[in-house]
Amino acid sequence: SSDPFEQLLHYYLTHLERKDIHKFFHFPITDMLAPGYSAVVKHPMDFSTMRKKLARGWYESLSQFKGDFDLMCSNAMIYNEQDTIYSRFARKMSRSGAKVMSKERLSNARR
Ligand SMILES: NC(=O)c1ccc2nc(N)sc2c1
Repeated sequence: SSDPFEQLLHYYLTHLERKDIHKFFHFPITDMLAPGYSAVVKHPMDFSTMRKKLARGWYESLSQFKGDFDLMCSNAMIYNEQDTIYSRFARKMSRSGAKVMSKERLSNARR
C-alpha cells in the first residue's frame, strides 16, 4: 500500500509474526484447541485478526496497534499456566515486541 503508516504497521506485523515460530498466535484460538478458552478470554486477539484490521484501515494510531498486540500476549498469559510454553512465548514475544515498536521517532506515527 502507498500509505507509509500502513507500511510501518505491516513491517511490525511481519517482524513480530516471525518470532512466533510455533504459530501459537497466528490464528484465533478455538475451544477445541484450548478447552474453556472463550469462557476465560473475553477479547481474543491474534496475528491474522490484526492483519485483517490493518488491511481494512482499522488502526488509526500505533498505540491502537500496540494495544492489540499487548492484548494478544496478555490473553495467553492469563489463559495458560505460567510455566507453559504458550505463556513463556507470550512473555518473550511481548518483550521483543515492545523493543521493535519502541523507537521514539516512530511512536507518534499516525494515519
Ligand atoms: N495462544 C494461546 O494461548 C494458545 C496457543 C496454542 C495452544 N494450543 C493448546 N493446546 S493451548 C494453546 C493456547
